[in-house]
Amino acid sequence: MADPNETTSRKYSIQRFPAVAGKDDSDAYGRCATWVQAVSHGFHQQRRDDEYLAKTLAAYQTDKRELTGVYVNGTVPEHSLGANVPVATYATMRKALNIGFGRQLESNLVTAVTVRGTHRRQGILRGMITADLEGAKDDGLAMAALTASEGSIYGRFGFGVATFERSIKVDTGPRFRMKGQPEGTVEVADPSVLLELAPRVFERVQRLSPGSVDRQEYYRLVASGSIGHDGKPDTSVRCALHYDLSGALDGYVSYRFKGWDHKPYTMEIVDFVAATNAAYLDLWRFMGSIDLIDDVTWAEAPVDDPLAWALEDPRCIEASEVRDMLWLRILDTPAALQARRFASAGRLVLEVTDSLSLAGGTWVLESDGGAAAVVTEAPGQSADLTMDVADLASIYLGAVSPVTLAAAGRIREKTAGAAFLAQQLFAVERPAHCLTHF
Ligand SMILES: CC(=O)SCCNC(=O)CCNC(=O)[C@H](O)C(C)(C)COP(=O)(O)OP(=O)(O)OC[C@H]1O[C@@H](n2cnc3c(N)ncnc32)[C@H](O)[C@@H]1OP(=O)(O)O
Repeated sequence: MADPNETTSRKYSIQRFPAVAGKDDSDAYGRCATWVQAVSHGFHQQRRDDEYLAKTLAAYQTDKRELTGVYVNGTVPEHSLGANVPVATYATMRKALNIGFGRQLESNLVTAVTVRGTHRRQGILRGMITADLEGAKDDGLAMAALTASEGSIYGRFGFGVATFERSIKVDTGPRFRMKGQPEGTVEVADPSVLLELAPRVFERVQRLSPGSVDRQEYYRLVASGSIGHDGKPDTSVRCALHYDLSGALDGYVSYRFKGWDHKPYTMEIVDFVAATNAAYLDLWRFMGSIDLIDDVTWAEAPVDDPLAWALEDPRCIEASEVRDMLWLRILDTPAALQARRFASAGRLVLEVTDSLSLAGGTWVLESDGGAAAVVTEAPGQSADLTMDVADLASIYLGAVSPVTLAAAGRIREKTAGAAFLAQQLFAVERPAHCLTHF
C-alpha cells in the first residue's frame, strides 16, 4: 500500500491521523478541529464553533475514526486559507455489516470525502481512495462501504449500490387505520433516556437485519436530541418507547414537531429503531394517533415496508425519492463469499473483473444451502457469470437481482439460468435495509 504519510508529489502531502478529543495535546486537537472545519467547507455547511468541534471530535474518537488530510506543500498565497487547512479530507472507521442470516462482516467505512473546489479533478480523490482500499485489504478486511453524495463518483472505484431507502409522508388523519392489534405497549419518555437505550435497541437490530451497519456514536446523540445540526441540543426532539408483552424494551422512535407555521401539521421522524415486527407496527400505531398532526414524515424509510401492508389504506403512504443508500466495495472476493451463508444449494463459476486489481479473478462457489460455502479459485475455467466487482457488491446483500443486472447488460450470463440461480443463492432472510448513514 502507498504510505499515506509519504509526500505524494511536490505539490501535496498526505497525513493520516486518529481523531482526538482531548485538548492536552493542543497541536493534535487543533489539526483535527481544522480538519472538521474543512469537511464543513466541503459540504457547504456553516463554520463550526468550539462546542460543535468538541462534541464532534469526542464522538469521532469513540468511533476510532482515522482522518486523512491532503495539504499543500510550502507556502500558500497571502490571505488565502492557510497551509494547515487540508485541501482534501477523507475518513474511515471500522464497523460490522450484517451480511444476512445473522452474520457480521467487519467493514471499512469511508466518509467525509471532500476536495476543495480549487484543487478538484487532479486525482486527489483517486489517490486517497485507492491507497485506503489497498490498506484495508492489507489489514485483512474483505469489504468497504460508503454512502454517496452523488451516484456518479464511486462506481469507477468498484463500489456498487447494495441497499436503497426512500422518503415517506404518511397521512395520519382519519383514514390512517392499521390492521391487527397492538402486541405490546408504547410509552412516551424523556428523550435523554435514549443516550443509554438507543445503542441497546440498535444492537438487536444489528444482529437481526441484513444490510445493517453498526452505528457510530453520533446516532444516540441525535436520537436523544443531545446534538442537532448546529451542534446545540435539539430541544424539539421527543421520543416514545415500545415494550413487548413481557415488559422488555424492543423499540423506540424519536421525532420532532415541524411547528405551527408548517402546514399540514407534521411530525418528522428523527430515528426509528424497532427490533421486532410488533415494535415497528405498534410504534407506527402510536405515531398515527398523535393529536393535531396531519402527516408523519420519515426520510430513511425502507423501500420494502411492512407498514404499507399493515395499513387498511396503503395509499396513506406517499413515497418519494427512492434512492441508493449503502454502497459496498468487495476487497477480497473469496473472503467476502466465504463469509456469507447462501440461501439455497447451487454451484456457480464467477468471473470477477476489477480495474483496481484488488478482488478480480475466477472462483467456483459451491453451497449446499447450509452454513458453509466452499469457494475455490478456478483460473481459466469457463464462467457461468462474469461481472465487475461493483456488480458483485450490488447483489451481495440480495437487494439487487442478478437477473436485473443481466438484463441491464452489466452481468453477462454465460450459462442459461445462472443469473436466476445467483438470485436464489444471494437471497437473505428479510429485505436488506440500512438505518445507518455515515
Ligand atoms: C463517502 C462520501 O463522503 S460521499 C461525498 C463526496 N464529496 C462530495 O460530494 C463533496 C463535493 N465534491 C468533492 O469534494 C469532489 O468533487 C470529489 C471528492 C467528489 C471528487 O474529488 P476529485 O479530487 O476532484 O476527484 P478525482 O480528481 O480524483 O477524480 C477521480 C475520477 O472521478 C471522476 N469524478 C470525480 N468527481 C466526480 C463527480 N462528482 N461526478 C462524476 N465523476 C466524478 C473524475 O472525473 C475522475 O474520473 P477519471 O479518473 O475517470 O478521469
